[in-house]
This record gives sequence, structure tokens and C-alpha cells, in this order.
Amino acid sequence: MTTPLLKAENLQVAFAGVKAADGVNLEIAEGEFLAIIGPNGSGKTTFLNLCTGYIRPLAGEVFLDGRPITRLAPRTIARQGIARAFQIPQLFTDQRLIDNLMLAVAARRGIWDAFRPLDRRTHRDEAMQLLSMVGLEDVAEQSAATLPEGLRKLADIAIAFALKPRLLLLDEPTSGVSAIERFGLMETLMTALRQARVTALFVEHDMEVVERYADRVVVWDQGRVMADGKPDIVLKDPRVLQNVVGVA
Ligand SMILES: Nc1ncnc2c1ncn2[C@@H]1O[C@H](COP(=O)(O)OP(=O)(O)OP(=O)(O)O)[C@@H](O)[C@H]1O
Repeated sequence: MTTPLLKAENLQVAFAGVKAADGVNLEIAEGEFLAIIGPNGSGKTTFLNLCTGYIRPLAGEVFLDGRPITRLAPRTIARQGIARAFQIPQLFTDQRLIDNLMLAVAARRGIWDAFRPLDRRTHRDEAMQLLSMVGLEDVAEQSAATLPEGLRKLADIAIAFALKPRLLLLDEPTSGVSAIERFGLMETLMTALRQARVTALFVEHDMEVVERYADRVVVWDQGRVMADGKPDIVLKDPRVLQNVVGVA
């Protein structure tokens, strides 16, 4: 049997008595595109925080490629291959887009290289390649502040790719993006993931996006996984319809 890329085993977390993870078990295979859905406050973001080391569980383990990462620092986990893109893009808005990308490349390579003229050229080339992966090469010189939300989301994804991750965690990639732009953003994301051979997990509230793009959907409820399977089956489950989709 092949080792899953990510494995969560019996994760437990409580905040002031509220169980944000109440025995989470989940495996993600290499190459999967997995959606996490669930009501507000059910523990989806907490799970991403556990995988990236931002919070530590009271009990349980997270394994990357069979090796425990649960108690490692977030930057160590990032270096081992887990990157993250946020619901609110994490950009330096007073900087040009290309500068944001060059900083991300420099952070991976070792920041001091960025100040040597020769290395600056390599950083710039890699930054442009990352921008072209998500179709943003034409706005590279623009200030990040001037970009619409959909393009900022793509820029944040390009920054996550700068880490050369094996697993990308995305918190609501389509939130704040107009209905018209949503599918375009997802198409670009899917192409970039395939091209870079990156496995991904995304938290999503838009069921049309989940149905159209996810290979598998995992449903969270009160800090637990309540359903797990193919979108066309899970999204028809009456319990899921009632608890998550809001249709009785
Ligand atoms: N740092 C924290 N301190 C205190 N309580 C927290 C913290 N993080 C999460 N919680 C609580 O843990 C529970 C799970 O929150 P979490 O953000 O993981 O849910 P979620 O499913 O991502 O919700 P949403 O869909 O609204 O983003 C909630 O009751 C939340 O208030």
C-alpha cells in the first residue's frame, strides 16, 4: 500500500472548551484535489492550522509522507513541502507584484542571495515564471494594491508555489471573487497544480465549485469528518444537504 502524502490521526483541539478538532482522521493521496466543506465554525480552518503547525493539537499526529510533522515549527513544515494560500491574500500591497514574488523566491532560497546582482536576475526570472503560471505576467509591474481581488488571489497562489510545495492548502480560493471570475480562477489554479504536480486541499463554500473541480470532498461537522467521498455522491447525501448545503 502506498503511503498517503498527508495523514491526520485522531487530532484533538479545544478552544475554551469548544472542540475545534474532535478526533479528526483523514488521508490525502498524492495528486488528489480535495475539497473540505462544512458549516461555519466546524473546524475547517483549524485543520489547515494543524497541518501547517500554526496550532498544536492536544492529541493526535499529522504525518507528511509517513513522517510526523505535528510539533515542528511552521517554517520547518513549509520547507518540508506544505504551502498555504489564504482567504485574504497575504501581499505587500505597497509593492509591485513582481517584488512580492521576488521576496517569496528569496525567502525560499535564502534572503541574502536577493541582494547580489547576479542572483537578483535569477530571482526575477523565477518570479516571472511563477506569475506566468497563473497568467499574471502582464501585470507584474503593477502595484499589488491596484489589482482586483481575483488577481490578488492568483498572486497569493503564485507566492505559495514559490515554495515548491508538494501539498498546497487553500482557504476559500474563490471567496470575494465575482461569480463570473470564479471558474476562470479555478481553471487557472487547476492547470498550475497539474503543471507543477502539486497535490491540493481547498476549503470551499461554493458547492458548484466543489462539484465541478474536486476529486473528493470531505465534510466537516463539529470538529469531525462526517462524510468523505466523490462529490456527486457526497453532495446528494441528505445529512450533508441538511447540515452543510442548507437544503432539507
Ligand atoms: N484561535 C482561536 N481561539 C479561540 N477559538 C477559536 C480559535 N480558532 C478557532 N476557534 C473556534 O474553533 C471553532 C472552529 O473554528 P474554525 O475557524 O476552524 O471553523 P471553520 O469551519 O473554518 O469556520 P468558517 O467556515 O466560519 O471559517 C469555532 O468555534 C471557533 O470560534
